[in-house]
Amino acid sequence: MKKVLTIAGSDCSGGAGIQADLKTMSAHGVFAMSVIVSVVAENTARVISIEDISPKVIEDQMDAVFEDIFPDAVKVGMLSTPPCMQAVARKLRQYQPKHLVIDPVMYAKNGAPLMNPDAVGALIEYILPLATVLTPNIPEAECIAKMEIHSVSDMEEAARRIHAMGCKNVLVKGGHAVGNALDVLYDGQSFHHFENERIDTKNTHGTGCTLSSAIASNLALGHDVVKAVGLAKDYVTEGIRHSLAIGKGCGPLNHFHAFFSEED
Ligand SMILES: Nc1ncnc2c1ncn2[C@@H]1O[C@H](COP(=O)(O)OP(=O)(O)O)[C@@H](O)[C@H]1O
Ligand SMILES: Cc1ncc(COP(=O)(O)OP(=O)(O)O)c(N)n1
Repeated sequence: MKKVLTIAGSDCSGGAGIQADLKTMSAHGVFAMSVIVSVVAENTARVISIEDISPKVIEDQMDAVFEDIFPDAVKVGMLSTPPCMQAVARKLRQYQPKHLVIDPVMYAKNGAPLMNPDAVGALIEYILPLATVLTPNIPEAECIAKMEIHSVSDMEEAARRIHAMGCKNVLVKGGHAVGNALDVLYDGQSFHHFENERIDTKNTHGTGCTLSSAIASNLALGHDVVKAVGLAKDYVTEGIRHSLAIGKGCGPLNHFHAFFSEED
């Protein structure tokens, strides 16, 4: 059995963060493990508070996982401050997992900040160069690449600039654009476009977490990056198609639509 680790924040309402990651990984048939970096009191409509786990306990959790069940792939999500980033980066450099998918989470869908705005420099310095695949959405890509994105060629230019900062592959996600849901992958040599229909729903809580966890799972299962992203994109599209209109805000994706729907 393949093993996949998520290092991220906890979303107590179950739609994003660690909880979305564990559901996604389980749905892919891999053994899912988690290192919690922050506890976020959030739901489908708002973020109430954030409390970071201490760097020591973040590192202890990583030691506990890596010394016992070495993961085949790792996904990194929300890292709110430079001390969290440095702790995670230190241990990733020590253990050198084969595949590392990094989602540079900055804001929740409702606009609440999940990363300290002053931490962008630390993200670029410590975290970004470790990535096998970095998965910014459009606002995150704009912030990291320091440019505005208004078109697919802007997404490509941002991917090029971010790639030059040291990650092996950059996937600029187009969920925040209009028209079809188009994501752009750049591997340093060529661009790959992944385009699926845009599903008309507000229930997209956890799309980014789900996509990055699905990519990590697919890499652990032995797929190459292009195949891993393509399969993950289709997984997210189906999760959105069957998403759950629960909660007062943006409802979550449905990872188990083969087994249950919101009527059950
Ligand atoms: N309404 C939608 N219909 C289909 N795909 C979507 C929709 N919204 C987002 N996606 C896809 O979900 C994935 C996550 O994208 P995005 O929403 O940009 O990330 P984030 O959740 O980090 O903001 C991407 O593959 C994107 O194309
Ligand atoms: C704890 C936690 N981590 C990440 C997110 C952001 O999730 P994401 O899938 O990028 O998008 P939204 O669901 O916020 O649109 C989060 N909300 N909480």
